[in-house]
Amino acid sequence: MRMISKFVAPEIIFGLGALSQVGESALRLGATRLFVISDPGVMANRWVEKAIDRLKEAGLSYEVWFEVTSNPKDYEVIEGVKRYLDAGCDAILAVGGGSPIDVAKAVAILATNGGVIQDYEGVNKITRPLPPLLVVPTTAGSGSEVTQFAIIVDTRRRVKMTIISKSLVPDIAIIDPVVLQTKDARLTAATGLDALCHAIESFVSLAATPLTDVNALNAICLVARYLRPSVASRSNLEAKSAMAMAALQAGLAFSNAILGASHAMAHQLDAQLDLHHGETNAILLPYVMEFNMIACVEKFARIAEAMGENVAGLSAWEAAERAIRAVRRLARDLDMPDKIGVGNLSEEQLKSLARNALKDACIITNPRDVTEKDLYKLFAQALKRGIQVD
Ligand SMILES: NC(=O)c1ccc[n+]([C@@H]2O[C@H](COP(=O)([O-])OP(=O)(O)OC[C@H]3O[C@@H](n4cnc5c(N)ncnc54)[C@H](O)[C@@H]3O)[C@@H](O)[C@H]2O)c1
Ligand SMILES: [Fe+2]
Repeated sequence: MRMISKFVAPEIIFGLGALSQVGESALRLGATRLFVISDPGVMANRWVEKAIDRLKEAGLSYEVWFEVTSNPKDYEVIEGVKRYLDAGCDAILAVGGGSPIDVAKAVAILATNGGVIQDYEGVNKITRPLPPLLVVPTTAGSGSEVTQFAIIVDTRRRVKMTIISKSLVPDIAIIDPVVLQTKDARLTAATGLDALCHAIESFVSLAATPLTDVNALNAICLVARYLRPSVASRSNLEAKSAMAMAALQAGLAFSNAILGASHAMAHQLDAQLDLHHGETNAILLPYVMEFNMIACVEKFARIAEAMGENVAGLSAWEAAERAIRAVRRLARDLDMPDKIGVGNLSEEQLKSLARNALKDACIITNPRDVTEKDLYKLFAQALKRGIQVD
């Protein structure tokens, strides 16, 4: 039982057309020259251009940089901070999914704290205040728009570093479901399942509180009801709005309750194989749920209910099994693979994935104690290649 808990969140502006608030929000943060961070996909869909129009209207100057990749790398952060400082900017605007938002956070850290991004891996390593940070999420997945996390690949070690600090919560998150209409079906499915994984892992987390639970459960309900229609139609704004809210609430939940083994493992696979983070979690989540079920069967039963399963008359154990079944069915309906399709991972690579996952900050709040051997088995289950596990 946790006696003391805290809950952090940024100012949140949510709704159809919210992108129009970018200029006014930047002014309120005291910005005069913004460093706008994005990626080529978001640029091509002209969301950056639309945000910049609002900066111009507000009389603000800006510098745009959009060379971020998915699973963003440490060298991109070095390049970003150099450009931020050279351009003489005093605030940052991220327009994009979790990758541009995480790079924006990492650039903000180095801009005022110096050093290299590896110095800040882990919990609470940031000591000086960061430049104002305004974010416009475009994926309805990562939740990074409200979280105290930044996830950056250390390319030398080939691991995803988890950086956690209250300083990383953006100042203002502007969430406009309209921008989700340019995502294709696969990206919509993968990012939506990442949000589901955030909600489920934070709901069963050892650090869950009543405030995180209410957000996590509502996010699960919204994903169960609206992810399928959102994948089915780019123009269904009711479904897009619901998924934007789901990602936001899941983000609020996991920012404060942290995550679990699925994310600790996904971070390793993302970094080693450059897979999309949402797809990796979509595959890992049911295996991790099976492993975790004995730790908190009642909570799993509540997940089943939130997923829309009829659990009347079932024992907690039977209901909990329905939760896993519902997650598997959702992923299957969205054409997600149920195994990670790599053919050439050596035994030593698998062991190293398990070793590194055990060091990830997300493992600490997993509801069931986890050993390196447990993680090895879970990785082996989720990989396409049959691996002999004793
Ligand atoms: N900091 C956190 O709290 C947190 C939480 C979860 C995940 N993450 C990280 O976020 C990253 C994944 O982020 P993501 O899933 O949001 O995807 P992403 O930012 O990596 O983007 C994936 C692709 O989607 C495209 N895209 C983005 N928005 C689009 C739109 N509206 N229309 C068309 N294309 C669009 C991008 O151009 C890119 O090619 C991973 O690195 C993951 O580790 C961070
Ligand atoms: Fe995630």
